[in-house]
Amino acid sequence: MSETVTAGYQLPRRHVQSVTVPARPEPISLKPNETAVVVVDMQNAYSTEGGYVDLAGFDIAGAKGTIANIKKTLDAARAAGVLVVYFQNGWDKDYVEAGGPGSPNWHKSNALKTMRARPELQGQLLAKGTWDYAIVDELQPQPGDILVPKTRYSGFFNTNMDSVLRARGIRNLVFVGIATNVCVESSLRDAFHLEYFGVMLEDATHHLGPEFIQQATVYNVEKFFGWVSTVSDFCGAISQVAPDQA
Ligand SMILES: NC(=O)N/C=C\C(=O)O
Repeated sequence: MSETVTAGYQLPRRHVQSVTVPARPEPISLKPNETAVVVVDMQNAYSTEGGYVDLAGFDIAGAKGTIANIKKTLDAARAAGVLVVYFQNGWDKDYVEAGGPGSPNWHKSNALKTMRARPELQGQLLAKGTWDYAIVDELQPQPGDILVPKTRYSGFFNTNMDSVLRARGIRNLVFVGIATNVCVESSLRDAFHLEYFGVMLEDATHHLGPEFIQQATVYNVEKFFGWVSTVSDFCGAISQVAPDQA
């Protein structure tokens, strides 16, 4: 029989009840006021036809379902008073932040490679101010949410993410978004190394590449870096928060 893990330490704040989220490898107990949902890169680039990953040849057929599941997650989280943080991936319009040939990013970024192969797309992919960079219409940030721009796969690298979370006493991060195997996994791994408790909602994430790569990340998270749960289990648990605690 598995035991429940109680995440976080007691901050000197008003008492807030914990909720227990069914998860693998064991249920995890979270205090809503010490928890944030992290929405990873839900931009047109990663989930809309005509966006960067579609143009680069990845299958994004599953992204519509992912958007719907993230919406459910965010509605439940906001109703329970859980902080919502968005990552937004990309660079300035001249791609200075992307790095030049001296940066591995210049060589590995499929957005940059796609634009080099198709110069007519130059300036359109993942550049700030473009449609591609924008958060999808269905998941527009709401008042009180926090938006953290980032220029590399991990949302903790060269961003204010850690400070934003520590200032609010956040200890637990519930990850949703695209792509499971790239920016979600990179950020969740960094969260682990920074002593956050990371939970990934597997049906609110979508991978780039073959199906086995989704399962590889699920395995990694469950076995090494955190906990894996589902949208209905998370929403069911978080909706137990008493109205006066939200
Ligand atoms: N958001 C992501 O997981 N991004 C993956 C690849 C890229 O940004 O090129």
